[in-house]
Amino acid sequence: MMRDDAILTAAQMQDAEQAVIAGAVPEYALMERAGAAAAEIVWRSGGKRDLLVLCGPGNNGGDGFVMARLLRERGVPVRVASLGDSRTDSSLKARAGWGAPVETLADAAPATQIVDALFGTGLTRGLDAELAGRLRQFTERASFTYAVDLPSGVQTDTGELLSDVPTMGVCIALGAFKPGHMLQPAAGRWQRLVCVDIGIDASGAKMHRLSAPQLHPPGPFAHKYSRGLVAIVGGEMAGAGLLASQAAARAGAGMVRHIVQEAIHQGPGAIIAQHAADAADVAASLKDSRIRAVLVGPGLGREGGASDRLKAAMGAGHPLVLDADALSLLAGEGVDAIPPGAVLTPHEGEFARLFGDLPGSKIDRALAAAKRTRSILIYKGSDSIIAAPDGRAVLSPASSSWLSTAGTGDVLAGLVAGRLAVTGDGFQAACEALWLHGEAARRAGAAFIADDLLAELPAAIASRL
Ligand SMILES: NC(=O)C1=CN([C@@H]2O[C@H](COP(=O)(O)OP(=O)(O)OC[C@H]3O[C@@H](n4cnc5c(N)ncnc54)[C@H](OP(=O)(O)O)[C@@H]3O)[C@@H](O)[C@H]2O)[C@@H](O)CC1
Ligand SMILES: Nc1ncnc2c1ncn2[C@@H]1O[C@H](COP(=O)(O)OP(=O)(O)O)[C@@H](O)[C@H]1O
Ligand SMILES: [K+]
Repeated sequence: MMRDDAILTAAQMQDAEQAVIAGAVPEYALMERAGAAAAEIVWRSGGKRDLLVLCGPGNNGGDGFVMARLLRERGVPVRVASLGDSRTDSSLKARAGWGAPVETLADAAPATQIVDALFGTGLTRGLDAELAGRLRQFTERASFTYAVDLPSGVQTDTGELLSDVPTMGVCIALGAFKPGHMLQPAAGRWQRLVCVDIGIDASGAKMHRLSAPQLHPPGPFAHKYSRGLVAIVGGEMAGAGLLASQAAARAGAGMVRHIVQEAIHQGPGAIIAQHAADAADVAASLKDSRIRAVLVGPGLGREGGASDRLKAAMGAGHPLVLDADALSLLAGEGVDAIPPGAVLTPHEGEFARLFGDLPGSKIDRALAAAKRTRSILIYKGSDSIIAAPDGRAVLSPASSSWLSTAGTGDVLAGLVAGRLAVTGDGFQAACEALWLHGEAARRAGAAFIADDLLAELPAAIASRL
């Protein structure tokens, strides 16, 4: 039933819940499942350490009451503090099942373990300052902290923090991940994120968490052209193009041609440097039907003949990846100039220059931009999103913050081009590339530079064969 990488909005979650209820599972049975699954995680982490469950007025609080009852049955010394009356039928039932005294949040003493079951997907506004302060006090004094579904204060669909949200130990997503589990600034307000099965059917979800890809080695009859020829159209700054070229080659492409403006050969011998002094030369270089992907942007520059080189690249009719300076140049021309079917890899600034101030969450913005341009987008950042014009979205959980260094975007663009040449599918290529990028960063550890990612790529790929 459960796809363990599905992401549902609050409204989609409610629909999924209604579908289960229509299938003759009462709402309260779902709450029992949620409470039991969350209690299991607390039990495994904290055992019999004393526990205080903070319960809100809705069904998130109801989950908390179920947890409290079940953990008490296992011998955990449990207390419950609530915000006041329970307001839903199911949470009233869960409270009755607890059947023991309930303290007020103001009076409750701290505990070694704290469960935040104040608000989940029903949060409509930030917690008032007193309540948020009390929650922070409890969590700071506890050694084990758990958020049920979402930390209270996190907006489910956007990842905004509507009030102060302390960092929790474990965030226990119920039934499916929510956008707020992946988007900044919420993502990272916990040390560990888990999703528990409560019998919700999320198989129709259009949003998923980025997962490790299944990759394949070249077949026995593979040769350099069958594995994919990538052309990288560079310009003023050869370094960025070289990073991208090496990433494309190490992503599994059979051959990479770096089309350079200056006739100086730089970089490893495996990368074929091809001199193209002007746009006509670029166009001539790209007249090769064996080319499976063209990347333009890294190191292109924006002055001189950059715009013409970009046009030559876009006009060649090959599958395209557009990054960096290509995106900035296109922002000047208007997004209609972008050939449909390209893969675009904008960071926040490039996105804003291209698409302006779009409304909604980062997911909404990514999907609107993908639809508008009929392209695949990797909208980068610490919460990168891949969006397709048909409404599919893949969200990357927070990756290494050491990626915030010059040149890592060039490596990503090269990876996309490489995987595009191998797979022929822009969306798949984007997913594989983004995962490999994050995995290479994880392997590179701390304080790496973009070049270091290249050395980690073979091992990252080997781990998925
Ligand atoms: N869907 C599923 O499949 C399942 C869902 N389950 C669980 O249900 C949760 C959703 O429950 P829910 O809809 O009852 O909302 P919930 O998060 O408890 O809060 C709503 C209450 O809080 C109030 N309120 C809101 N903000 C406030 C604030 N800042 N300060 C003060 N009050 C505030 C709001 O009142 P109002 O806005 O009307 O004032 C309302 O009374 C979900 O996260 C999961 O844990 C599982 O049990 C099983 C399966
Ligand atoms: N704080 C961060 N945490 C995780 N990933 C990050 C962070 N900052 C940047 N990144 C990633 O690093 C890359 C930076 O790309 P970009 O901004 O284009 O840099 P450059 O143009 O210098 O190569 C992107 O893939 C982005 O998602
Ligand atoms: K919560």
